Amino acid sequence: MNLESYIRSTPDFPKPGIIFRDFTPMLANGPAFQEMIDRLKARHQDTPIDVVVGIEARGFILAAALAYALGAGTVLVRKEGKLPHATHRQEYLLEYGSNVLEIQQDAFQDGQRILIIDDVLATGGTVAATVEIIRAHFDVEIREIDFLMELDDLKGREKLADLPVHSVLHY
Ligand SMILES: O=P(O)(O)OC[C@H]1O[C@H](OP(=O)(O)OP(=O)(O)O)[C@H](O)[C@@H]1O
Ligand SMILES: Nc1ncnc2[nH]cnc12
Repeated sequence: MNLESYIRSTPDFPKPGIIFRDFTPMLANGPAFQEMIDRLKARHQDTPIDVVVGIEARGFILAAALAYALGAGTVLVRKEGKLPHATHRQEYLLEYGSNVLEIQQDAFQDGQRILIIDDVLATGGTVAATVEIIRAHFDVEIREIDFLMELDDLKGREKLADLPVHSVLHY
């Protein structure tokens, strides 16, 4: 299946100069969504994953589906002010702005093997902040970071130099 045909590219959204890579057509198509999750699942068949970490908001969709497929748990990394109970916070820069991420202080148990997932790797600011907040506060093993789409020209993976990174599609 050509998964790329289910990505819609919209120029000048949400700001002039940005080509927005939108995976909602893939989500709306059952076989395409299933194929995407199955391809990601296949990467982790032989390497046990305890928790899949999803980054708000689009990453949640992928994290929940993949975690279910792997029999793993899901942890949410959210934008500021959305998570109840005690949290850790981390500021970061976006391709089109800046923001704050939070994670709950009891999100993981020591030694858990985790996978981080998001829909798009652009500048890498969001995922680098996610790695930073996790490494600063938790004793877990980051097994891999997966993306549906990677915007190669922005070189976001250079911010993740010491970690295994995999993207299903490249632009
Ligand atoms: O690599 P970066 O330059 O950091 O950009 C990638 C991030 O940007 C988008 O999220 P956005 O903040 O737009 O939030 P959303 O998922 O809530 O729409 C995307 O889903 C990634 O999380
Ligand atoms: N070009 C882009 N398309 C979709 N999501 C993004 N997040 C950051 N850059 C993006």
